Amino acid sequence: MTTPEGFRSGFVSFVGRPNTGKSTLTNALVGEKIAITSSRPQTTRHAIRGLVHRPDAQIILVDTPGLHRPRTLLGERLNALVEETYSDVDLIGLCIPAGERIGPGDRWILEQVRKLCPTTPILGLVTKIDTVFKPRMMEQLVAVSTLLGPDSEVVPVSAASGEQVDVVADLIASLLPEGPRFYPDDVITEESDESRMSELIREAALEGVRDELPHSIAVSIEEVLPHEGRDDMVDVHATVYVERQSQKAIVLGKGGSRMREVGTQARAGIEQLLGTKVYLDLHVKVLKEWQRDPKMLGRLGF
Ligand SMILES: Nc1nc2c(ncn2[C@@H]2O[C@H](COP(=O)(O)OP(=O)(O)OP(=O)(O)O)[C@@H](O)[C@H]2O)c(=O)[nH]1
Repeated sequence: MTTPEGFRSGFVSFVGRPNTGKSTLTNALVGEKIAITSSRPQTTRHAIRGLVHRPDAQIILVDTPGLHRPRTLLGERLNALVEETYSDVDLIGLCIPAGERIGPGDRWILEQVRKLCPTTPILGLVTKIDTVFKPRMMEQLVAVSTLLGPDSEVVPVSAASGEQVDVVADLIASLLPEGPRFYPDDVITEESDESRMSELIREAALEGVRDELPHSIAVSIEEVLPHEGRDDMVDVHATVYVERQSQKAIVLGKGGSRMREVGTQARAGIEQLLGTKVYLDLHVKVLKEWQRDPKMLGRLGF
């Protein structure tokens, strides 16, 4: 396919404090579920790319983990990944929810971004506008403009209701440099099926877990095999790793009831992803301190 005159393309990364709606906005822009979202903060781990194909532009979204001070080896690796990601993006979208005051966390992130990529333009995104009334939204638009400086672009959006998502896409496209189509237009993500499957399982396993840290759960896909005697079905064998026996009990639920729900939810997503019926076989294993073990981190793909 030839690239029309004036076509724009480039890499875009959303940054912001945990839970500010970065993944949800990525999904809304791409229109298919790719990045993991959950009501728990800091669940995004991979630099997942979603693609937005337009007649005039191609937007490549790099969904980075939030910047945070490293506390474990996993934290350090995440930060290294973040730095790498930032160094070659064309636009940064700073996400700040409409209903939350701008605080030291937001300023710290902005400072890091300006240090890591001083010349990259920053677009202010006031997210979750469905949660506030108009006057509060206006107030936040002004506050984010003030934070970013006089020439900055700031736009309000709700990924949940879809309001303004197309405006965000237009604005992002206009801010990208002229460039080629990097990907054919039927591609929506670069992630392998396997890592998308483990994200779906992890997301389901995290849902409703109240007190445990999300970083304590990791999922490994052991095997994907054709189902014996049926050619419209595959068997997916996966292991959910937790760090402590107490976490295992929480993930399993009473008599394994929670795990069955996790399985049902994850299976639906995997069936949609693979376009076939799926038999999902899930096991939960305790692996002490996996976050601090380099060999284990390697095995789980970090
Ligand atoms: N009401 C409302 N909720 C939203 C919106 N966007 C995201 N959320 C919710 O906010 C929570 C966090 O959203 P995520 O997209 O996972 O946030 P994130 O910034 O990617 O979070 P991390 O992965 O922790 O960095 C989830 O419960 C979302 O459902 C929105 O536009 N409106």
